[in-house]
Amino acid sequence: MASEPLLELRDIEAGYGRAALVLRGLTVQVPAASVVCLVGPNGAGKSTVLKVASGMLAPRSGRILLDGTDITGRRPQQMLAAGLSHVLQGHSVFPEMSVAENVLLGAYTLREKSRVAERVEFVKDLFPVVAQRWQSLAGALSGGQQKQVEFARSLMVSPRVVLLDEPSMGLDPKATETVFTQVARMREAGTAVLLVEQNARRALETADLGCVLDLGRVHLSGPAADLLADDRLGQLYLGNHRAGTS
Ligand SMILES: Nc1ncnc2c1ncn2[C@@H]1O[C@H](COP(=O)(O)OP(=O)(O)OP(=O)(O)O)[C@@H](O)[C@H]1O
Repeated sequence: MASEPLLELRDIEAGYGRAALVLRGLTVQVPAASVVCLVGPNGAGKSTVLKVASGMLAPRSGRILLDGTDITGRRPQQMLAAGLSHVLQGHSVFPEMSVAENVLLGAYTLREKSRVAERVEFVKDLFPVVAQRWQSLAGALSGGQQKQVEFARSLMVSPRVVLLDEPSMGLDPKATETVFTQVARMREAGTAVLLVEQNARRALETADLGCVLDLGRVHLSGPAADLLADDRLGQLYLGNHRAGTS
């Protein structure tokens, strides 16, 4: 890659407690305003990459660089302040609170009211359903709509990179389509996205770049379109079957 990536995880080794390493010398780069997708088998370490990037899990070695600044070892709150916002796997809206309250939870670190108002307008514009259902109880929204509330909440702090863990999990095909459209809109709005997805084909269709993880390392990486056309990847993860093979 010619220019400096916005986010780089370089030679990361990480694991949980005393258990064996999960990430074993992994390097991932996220250019500005791009979508980078991590795909790979269950247990390859995809979610762990996002946890390292957001400070939930400290790497045992390696460096995390954001816009050239070494932010390795910072805690989640500091990572958020630096510009890394993590949307966790599963649902994290509070169903008994309104959409507005859920979104505004993402703004608790913002001091200026005018800035909060500006960001509210921004996310309402980006996610029309958030604007339409602003006063509704979040629990009354569909799963796909709730995911958009989570996206809106994550964007309140104007992150440089949003870390999305399996945003289409549990959604029907129509809601899944909306989620991927919204991921593309985040990029158009200038936010880089590091995306983990089981729905590898659809995710790579949205992404600019892809990384295939296996056993805690990047096994294959490149333009998402090239990975989609790569037969090895196709047969392993994308459900491609050539005539004569099964
Ligand atoms: N909190 C944890 N404590 C201990 N081990 C964990 C923890 N979270 C994940 N692991 C282990 O780390 C390995 C990688 O998990 P991770 O969730 O990063 O994989 P993944 O590629 O995202 O897989 P999946 O698609 O199944 O979510 C797995 O062996 C998993 O059991």
